[in-house]
Amino acid sequence: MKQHIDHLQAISQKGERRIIGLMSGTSLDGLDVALCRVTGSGTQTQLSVEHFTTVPYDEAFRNEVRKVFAQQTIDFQQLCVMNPYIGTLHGGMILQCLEKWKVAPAQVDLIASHGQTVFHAPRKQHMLSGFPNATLQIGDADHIAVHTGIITISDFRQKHIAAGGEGAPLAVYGDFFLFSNPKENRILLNMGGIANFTYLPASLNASEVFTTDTGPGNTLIDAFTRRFYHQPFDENGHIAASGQVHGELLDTLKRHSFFSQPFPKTTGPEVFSTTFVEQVMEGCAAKLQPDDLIATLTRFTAETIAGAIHHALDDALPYVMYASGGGAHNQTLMRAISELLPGLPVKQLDELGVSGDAKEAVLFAVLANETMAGTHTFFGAKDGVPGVSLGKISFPG
Ligand SMILES: Nc1ncnc2c1ncn2[C@@H]1O[C@H](COP(=O)(O)OP(=O)(O)OP(=O)(O)O)[C@@H](O)[C@H]1O
Ligand SMILES: CC(=O)N[C@H]1[C@@H]2OC[C@@H](O2)[C@@H](O)[C@@H]1O[C@H](C)C(=O)O
Repeated sequence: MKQHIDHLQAISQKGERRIIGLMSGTSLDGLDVALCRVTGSGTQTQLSVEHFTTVPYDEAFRNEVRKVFAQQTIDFQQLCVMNPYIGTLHGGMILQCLEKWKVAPAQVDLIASHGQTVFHAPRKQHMLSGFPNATLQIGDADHIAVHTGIITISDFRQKHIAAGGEGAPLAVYGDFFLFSNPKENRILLNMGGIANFTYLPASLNASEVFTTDTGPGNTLIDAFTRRFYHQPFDENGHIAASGQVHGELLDTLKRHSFFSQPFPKTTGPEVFSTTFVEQVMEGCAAKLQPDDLIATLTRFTAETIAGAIHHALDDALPYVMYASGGGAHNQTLMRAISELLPGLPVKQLDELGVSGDAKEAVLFAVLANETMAGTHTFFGAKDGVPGVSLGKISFPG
């Protein structure tokens, strides 16, 4: 153990660290792998992405995850075996990437692993008296470390909860360190399975930074595109563009209690599920065609994103929005968000030098860098952004 502690200390004292950030999100599309070079820490962080790829999951693996994903009742043995299985799978995927990129594992200082969220249960959602905010990510990092030989930092969400948060959104830390700019107030909108945004004030005052989930990103669009079109997602929003928005269904979807909860708040596919949509549809008079349903779900996603931004931020200030995550490729969704927030310039995050597809993986590399080198950044006493270092350390041997 001592040799590992010494190695860790040497990494913490390096001027530049090479860190692999990993994200496996709620869309279950694949493992995002970003090899980053990082110098400095906190607001002095400088980061460049050397390589990025998404290693796709096959359908058999997705189905294994779905058995324990976002459900109230599961087979506990399945959960137990998936924990080391995903860790080992991710370790193998990293080694494949490194081989392709011609980088030896010994040339990488750290892996930063998010794991796979299987259940997210903030207090406002589970409503169990006396129980805390809770979230569970699996894909144990000891397996990644042993498999790759690289020190791995993981399980970032538990400390966030221990320090008073809901375990998400964590993107806010990396957003603030990498993308704050004194020339403009920025909104960084990420649309994965679930959507969230970070507000970055031009004042650069950490205590004004704000973040929240807004509700569904692609999760409902994906689920019904899979069901009716046997495709993983509505490519570029073409199906939504061909359908008509159903006003009654849209209004009823928007009445979900999540939208009247105070900010900041977090959610997941446990709440925004096919069951939720089916129950709402049962109450609707007309039967919808599949393209009308996809159009309505896309509009629902856009309206709840725009509504959250409108309610949480001061309309009198000027902002520029930078969009990321897979939903930024959905033109129908992006068009609707722009229409709903007139006067707000909407750009792609890529304009700030980091690919919008790589952003979340990069953010975990930033979090691991903070664990190693960070000094304390205080985000004020408000909810949602505790000023703590996150993550647990797994050694390879
Ligand atoms: N060309 C495209 N057109 C429309 N949608 C797309 C396109 N490419 C990707 N997407 C959407 O983006 C999703 C993947 O997004 P992303 O990888 O950001 O999500 P995630 O990281 O799994 O989710 P989360 O951030 O909620 O954990 C796909 O499931 C799909 O819905
Ligand atoms: C519990 C969990 O995995 N939440 C994810 C999910 O996907 C998007 C949104 O909901 C966000 O809150 C979070 O991920 C990103 C990386 C975050 O924490 O910022």
